Amino acid sequence: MSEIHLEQVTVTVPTHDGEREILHETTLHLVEQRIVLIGPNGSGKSTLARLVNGLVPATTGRVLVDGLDVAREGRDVRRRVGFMFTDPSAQLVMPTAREDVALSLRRQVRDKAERLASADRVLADFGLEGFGDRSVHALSGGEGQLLALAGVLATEPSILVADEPTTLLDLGNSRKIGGLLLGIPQQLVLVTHDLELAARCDRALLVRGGRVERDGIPAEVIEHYRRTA
Ligand SMILES: Nc1ncnc2c1ncn2[C@@H]1O[C@H](COP(=O)(O)OP(=O)(O)OP(=O)(O)O)[C@@H](O)[C@H]1O
Repeated sequence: MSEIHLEQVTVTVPTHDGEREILHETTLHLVEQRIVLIGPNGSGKSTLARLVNGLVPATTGRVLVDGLDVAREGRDVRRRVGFMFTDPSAQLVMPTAREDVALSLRRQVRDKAERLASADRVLADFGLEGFGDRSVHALSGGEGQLLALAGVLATEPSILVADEPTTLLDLGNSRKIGGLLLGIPQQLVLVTHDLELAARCDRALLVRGGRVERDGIPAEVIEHYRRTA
């Protein structure tokens, strides 16, 4: 399993009259397979999740992924850390589904024809058989998120960070994507408001006001969140 270390990390952003702290000094050692971040809107969950691949830089302190410093070895870290957004259109960049997955496979499969054939196999594995020629813009929310997941896992990351990946989905698709995410062999850092999904993770962090207020067994952390929301 991968290891994520946050060492005395703070994040501040500039404001018109100075700066605002959006993550208070935080130290964490994350080694569990499925880690979930829960908490109110605007509490700092996305900020914390995005530190892991450097999408948000630490203002002070450092973030290490498998011993690699995110600030200094960002390229290597980004190869290890896949990222899944709430809205799949944020990460589907090629015209068709097949080409999009093929792009993710470019490091593993050098030959183009072979890569496109592999992409079709990946699509089939994710229940998107026959979707190869479909425009990435003509997919439903659920199909788009399946494609986004297929694409990010095709890059063979050792950690997947997923920021509210089920928020835009209906109940059926939300369960489907949630189930797939919980079943991946990689380490998962999941941000979600879905407390049923959160309950199935191995460790939960409740983030409130830019601080990790509770950290532990999901059932207990969720219970505290429900009582204090
Ligand atoms: N680049 C930025 N500049 C200014 N403020 C920011 C920036 N990024 C985040 N913030 C602020 O930091 C706070 C935490 O944001 P963050 O997106 O981490 O919250 P969140 O817990 O993920 O919220 P939500 O559940 O609504 O997605 C919010 O008040 C947000 O407006």
